[in-house]
Amino acid sequence: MSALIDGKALARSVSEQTAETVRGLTERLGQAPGLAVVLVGNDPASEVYVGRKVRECRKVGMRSTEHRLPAATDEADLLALIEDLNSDPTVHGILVQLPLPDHIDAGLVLDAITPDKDVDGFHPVNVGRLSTGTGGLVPCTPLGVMMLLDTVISDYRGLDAVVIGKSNIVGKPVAMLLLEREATVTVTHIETRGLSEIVRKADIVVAAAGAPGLVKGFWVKEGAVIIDVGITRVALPDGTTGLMGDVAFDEVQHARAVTPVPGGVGPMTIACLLSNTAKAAALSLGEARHRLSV
Ligand SMILES: Nc1nc2c(c(=O)[nH]1)N[C@@H](CN(C=O)c1ccc(C(=O)N[C@@H](CCC(=O)O)C(=O)O)cc1)CN2
Repeated sequence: MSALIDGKALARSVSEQTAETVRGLTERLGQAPGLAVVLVGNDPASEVYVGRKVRECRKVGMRSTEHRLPAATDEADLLALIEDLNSDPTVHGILVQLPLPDHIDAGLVLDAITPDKDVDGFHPVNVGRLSTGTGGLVPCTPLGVMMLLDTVISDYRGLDAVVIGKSNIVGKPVAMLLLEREATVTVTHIETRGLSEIVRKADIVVAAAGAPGLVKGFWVKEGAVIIDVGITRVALPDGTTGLMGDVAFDEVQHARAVTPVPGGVGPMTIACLLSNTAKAAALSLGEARHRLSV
């Protein structure tokens, strides 16, 4: 019987630590750390996530400002808002909720955020820092994945890890973080030939393909640790809908430990956003960047 890695409980404990850090930062800054959250359009899931981010910010004693823009917003207007937020000393972190509407070039917008305020860790400067192991702000979901893994693994050296999914937001940064811990990492994706055999050799499986139920029980080695990043809403046989991960959860009881969906990686994404905002506030005080590494 595999152990359940409880993302909700870990997220609560990370947020408690952040609240403590925020108390110290508030004294040193003369104001509470501030996060600006930008939402363009009215994607229902994004609205829920943004609402939760703002609420959680307040719970740990941080300020947050919401910038809700209509779906038809011009790219130039969005870029102008980012410029204003970049130069606002009361804003320590900037987050643009993804996905953006199709007419806006997301890359251009993310590149416009000052790297030290980029609490999502998506700016190329932060991507470069992550891949060179030189500190900086690390994307929230990958950071959460590593914290979940750290609850069951203390030494990654000699372990084989497979990452399924090659996105800039999850797959690639998770691979970098695992490499940093000296795991041997194979990055795969939905088109990888012989995917099941590759997964079967792994001690650590991070499934981030967005393909519900992709990873079957027979793909998983006895004693492997599985982190399921996929969160897809699917139709259920009774006519309702539910959330499903990339892993066929009921088939992996022979794993050593596994994260549930929901209640695994999702809550960690928001907890790590709060922790990144506190780190960005520390950067604004001149704290050394290398001290931010995971
Ligand atoms: N700018 C960003 N945009 C997006 C990110 C991101 O990290 N930065 N990630 C995702 C969405 N996301 C946060 O923004 C997110 C997704 C899921 C969860 C979560 O807690 N999920 C719950 C289930 C939620 C439900 O009941 O519907 C869980 O897994 O338990 C939090 C945040 C895309 N956009």
